[in-house]
Amino acid sequence: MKKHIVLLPGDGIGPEVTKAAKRVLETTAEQFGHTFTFETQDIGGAAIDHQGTPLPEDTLAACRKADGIVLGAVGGPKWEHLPGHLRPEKGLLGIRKQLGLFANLRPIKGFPSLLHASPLKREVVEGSDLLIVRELTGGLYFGEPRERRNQNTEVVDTLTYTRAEIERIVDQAFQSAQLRRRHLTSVDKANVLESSRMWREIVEEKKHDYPDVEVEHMLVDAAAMKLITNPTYFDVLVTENMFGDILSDEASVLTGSLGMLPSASIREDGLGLYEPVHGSAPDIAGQDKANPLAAILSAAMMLRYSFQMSEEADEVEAAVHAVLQDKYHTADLKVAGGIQVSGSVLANKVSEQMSSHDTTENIMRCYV
Ligand SMILES: NC(=O)C1=CN([C@@H]2O[C@H](COP(=O)(O)OP(=O)(O)OC[C@H]3O[C@@H](n4cnc5c(N)ncnc54)[C@H](O)[C@@H]3O)[C@@H](O)[C@H]2O)C=CC1
Ligand SMILES: CC(C)CC(=O)C(=O)O
Repeated sequence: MKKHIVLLPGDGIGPEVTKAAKRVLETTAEQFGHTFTFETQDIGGAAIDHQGTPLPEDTLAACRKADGIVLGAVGGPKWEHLPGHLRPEKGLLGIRKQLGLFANLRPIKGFPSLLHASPLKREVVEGSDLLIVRELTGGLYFGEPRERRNQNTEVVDTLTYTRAEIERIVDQAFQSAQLRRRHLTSVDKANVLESSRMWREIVEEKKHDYPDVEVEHMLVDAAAMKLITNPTYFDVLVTENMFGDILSDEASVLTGSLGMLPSASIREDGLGLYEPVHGSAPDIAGQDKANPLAAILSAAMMLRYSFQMSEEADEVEAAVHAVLQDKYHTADLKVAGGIQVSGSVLANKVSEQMSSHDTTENIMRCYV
């Protein structure tokens, strides 16, 4: 099969982890007889530096024509002084919005060899396997007005959702739950926010279309607590944009590192932007320390969802599993008796593992 992939490396560790994902995709193509072509485009701070805008028209045009998109990360101290509309983060928010990528799927499932890498007790973490379905193109990150008022003595951000925006993400979450353990937790702040009350009403309406899914509502503060005290309680969580952003970074603790969490930002027709959950990590950028596995696992999600290549995705995930079993890891993961390597060496290990055809069980599959 022929597939054209746009790479958006972005800033900080973004280029390092995107290179790792590309390497693994090249190995996949070789191994399975596919032709993957790659095109690199600017986004974020790199795009500001090169083209004066965080989201150039050429980048958008290339993404619209692509079969799949892999993004690294955006942002960093170099651009922090810029006004909000010119920040690198606007590039990522803009591409999600412009491409209509309303559903961000964030699977959180620890690899068995990393059970001790979490600061949480093994008996708490063991068996956790959840999927956060985060609404991605509405809510506080996009609402208008957003401004300083009255001589800088007042500030406003706006949380807006349309009924249709809530309905489509709730449908996505019910459908994801149907493919998993059929338990859906809708997370909101309905004791305070009007938007959450509408969210709850819509979940209540929609549940009649999915009678096989058990659904409940949970306030976000309680969900934050339960995620680290009883994570195995959860199957699928659905929530609005900012709550999902925060809860998923918290949930990364279950896997041992933020550098382990992949994600897919998708829309109905199958186009997807595949992005690690982490940011540009300026504290370790340029040192070859970044854990590339979140980006590699995001590429595996692209194979599975956008390209319908589940065997290929299984192969990548199994190779990651095998490399971790062999105790290779980057510095972010605390593995007793482990072999600490650089990010590029870890990516090479995954690639070599795939080429060796010595695959083990697939344990990271995310049903979308
Ligand atoms: N999707 C994106 O592009 C995102 C971008 N950002 C941006 O990233 C910049 C830095 O934000 P932070 O709050 O520091 O969040 P961050 O996610 O970049 O880093 C948080 C911590 O996790 C570590 N970390 C992250 N990814 C890692 C990896 N792959 N391997 C090893 N360690 C890793 C970092 O070293 C840091 O200590 C900001 O400009 C922020 O706006 C933040 C989150 C998401
Ligand atoms: C625009 C991004 C930096 C927001 C974010 O943190 C994320 O979506 O992961």
